[in-house]
Amino acid sequence: MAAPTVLEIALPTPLRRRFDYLPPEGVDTTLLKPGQRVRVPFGNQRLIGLILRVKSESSLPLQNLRPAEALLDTKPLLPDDLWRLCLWAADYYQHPIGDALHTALPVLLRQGEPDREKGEPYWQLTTEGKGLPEGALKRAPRQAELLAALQQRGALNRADLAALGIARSHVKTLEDKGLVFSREQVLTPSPEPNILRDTPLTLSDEQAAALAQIPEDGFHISLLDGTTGSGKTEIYLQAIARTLSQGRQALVLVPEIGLTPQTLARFQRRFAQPVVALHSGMNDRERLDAWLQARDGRARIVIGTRSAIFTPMADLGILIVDEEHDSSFKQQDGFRYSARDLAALRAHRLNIPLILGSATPSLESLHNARTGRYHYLRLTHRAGNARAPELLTQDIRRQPLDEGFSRDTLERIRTTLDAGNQVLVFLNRRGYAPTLECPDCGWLAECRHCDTRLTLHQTPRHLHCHHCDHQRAVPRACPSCKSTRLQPLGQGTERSEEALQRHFPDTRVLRVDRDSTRQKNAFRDLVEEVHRGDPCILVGTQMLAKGHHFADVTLVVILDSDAGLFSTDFRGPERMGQLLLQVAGRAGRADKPGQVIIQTHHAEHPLVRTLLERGYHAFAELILSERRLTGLPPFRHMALIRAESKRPENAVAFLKQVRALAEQRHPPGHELGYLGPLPAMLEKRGDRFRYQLQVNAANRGALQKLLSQLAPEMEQHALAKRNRWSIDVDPQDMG
Ligand SMILES: Nc1ncnc2c1ncn2[C@@H]1O[C@H](COP(=O)(O)OP(=O)(O)OP(=O)(O)O)[C@@H](O)[C@H]1O
Ligand SMILES: [Zn+2]
Repeated sequence: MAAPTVLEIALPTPLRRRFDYLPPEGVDTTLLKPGQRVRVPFGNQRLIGLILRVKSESSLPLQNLRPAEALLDTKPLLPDDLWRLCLWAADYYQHPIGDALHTALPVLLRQGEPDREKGEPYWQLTTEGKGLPEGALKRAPRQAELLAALQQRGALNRADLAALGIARSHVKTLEDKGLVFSREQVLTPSPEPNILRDTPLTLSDEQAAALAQIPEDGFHISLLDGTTGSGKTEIYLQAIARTLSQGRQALVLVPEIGLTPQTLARFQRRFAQPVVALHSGMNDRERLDAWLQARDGRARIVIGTRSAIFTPMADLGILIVDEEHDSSFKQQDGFRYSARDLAALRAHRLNIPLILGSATPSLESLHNARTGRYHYLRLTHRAGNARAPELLTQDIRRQPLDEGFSRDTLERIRTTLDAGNQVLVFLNRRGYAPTLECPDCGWLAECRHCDTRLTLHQTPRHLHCHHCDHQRAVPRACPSCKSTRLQPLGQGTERSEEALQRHFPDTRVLRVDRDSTRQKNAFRDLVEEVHRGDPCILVGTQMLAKGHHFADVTLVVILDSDAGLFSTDFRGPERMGQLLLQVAGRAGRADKPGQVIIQTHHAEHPLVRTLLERGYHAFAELILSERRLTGLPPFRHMALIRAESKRPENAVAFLKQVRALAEQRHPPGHELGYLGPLPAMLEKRGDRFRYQLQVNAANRGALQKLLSQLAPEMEQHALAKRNRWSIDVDPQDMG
């Protein structure tokens, strides 16, 4: 008797398990391959899973296995390199394989849609329609017109109908009469012979030297460390042009809010070849179509945010990660992968170059450059005629502030506007004020469900928790002492907007934050208005910090630069420095010189002084030497095991047991160290108490080995059921 065929399947469940099924009935078992999707019964649901292995035995008795219901693909969905990258990543990030693979796939494929592009409908005549005598439908002139057009041209698509001025309702009538039918067809444009649409800029000596060091093929990672506005993007464009002319594709990753229509347009202007975007603003169908175009090789350049690292590419020849320091490249929940780090692995496996670009590289990448793992390329000057902006520190400890603005700051804003230029005011707090205060008894509006204050919003007026989304009405009187003098405490973007509008009533004040840009196209419209160049004041959060090239902004004001300096997250100061310089980098990017005012309460702080007086590299050195002394990344490797529960003792007890299990496996010492359980930075969030156990290791190997042993033990642990828990490898956010 022939050996049975058993399918080992990854299913989207939170369980760290693979599931055995029998092949679907009537399917030729020689057609079954890893990477194909199957639909299977699971309890009383139906799930879509991926075949991991086709094998001849199971640890369960065969009669207990259920057959899969259907095989959905004739070929594996992903190319082999990407399939293996996904498996590796699930392993490395200690995430259940089924859920990891699901995260990596476009939504429609997870739901079982065929991996085919949706075509455009084309209308044609049925046999009956063709058989109609001339002059038929005379009493319905529009229908007659449509009939004539179809008889003449054979088929019409939406654009043709629009050009003929024929409404869809007329088409529908003929369809209902059985005279016309539609069929979907994918248009494959013939390949474009030209690579370039627009001539490249002439590179500066520095740019040319950097580009020359990036090889055209072979594995190679460069850290392109170029000051803001130094023309990093121009180097990406020229490196991509070389790759395209070898007939290969390019994949560019950008931060979540960096994928603006301007960025996309810049690539489309330069290249005659198809450029597609992949980002969260697209609907599921658009995303799947772009994914398929990349896989089948028709898209030549793909630009996407984090999850685009999982885009299948027919023949990838170069990978680029722009603003590589940006924390949005690390997924913070579920499958906690780092797209930047996976890019390095993907480049290595495909034997292609990777460019990591930033004006403020992450300390990890700087460290890798210094130890020779990455090639270090520097751009120290701004491109074209632009010069580096002048930085002015303002010590605001003893100055009277008007709604957060010093008098000098307001004066400089006025002079800038009078000269016909634009101003950007940065404040990383949305809402009207960080909270509401009672001046009589000291009461503060706190969230009932979190260890945090409620933010006061004015449009519409309410109190809002930015951590759990809890919302409530603004009380008229203090709930504690009944005083009616409740007042906002501190500054948010809405309040700064109001203050600026009061000081500059004749100037457009544009607020840019998550609230003001919630509506589709709102952000695009705001950015377009700025590009028109009329004097205006932009006030907003970090949405303004990244990647924008506003030629007429000559003054940048950083209202409160100190957040992050005293954060309990060890990355706080690093992030503060990066954000500060990225925002500052928006000033004076074109022909007009720029100025940056940095209002600070801590002008004497060594980190602030180093950053402002000696620049990012000295600042990074200082932080790196602290990290070395305290044994933090990049000198040691880290994982966070988090647990949260409605009862704090559950989380603590679970993590204590996990630590005991870990110490049994590997006693604490130089190779592996343990810290905790400790309360998370925000100990209570959404009514859950959050704790964490930190594991740090001298090398990744030891950490991986330990975590692979611990994860299944944790899942089986009796206390696991009373907690939500997760493992975060190389955590970026310690909260
Ligand atoms: N060689 C060059 N000659 C003239 N202009 C250039 C050159 N390279 C770049 N530029 C121009 O300089 C401006 C800034 O360049 P670019 O956006 O590439 O910089 P960047 O380093 O990517 O900036 P950031 O990190 O701040 O986003 C752009 O307007 C670009 O067209
Ligand atoms: Zn809350």
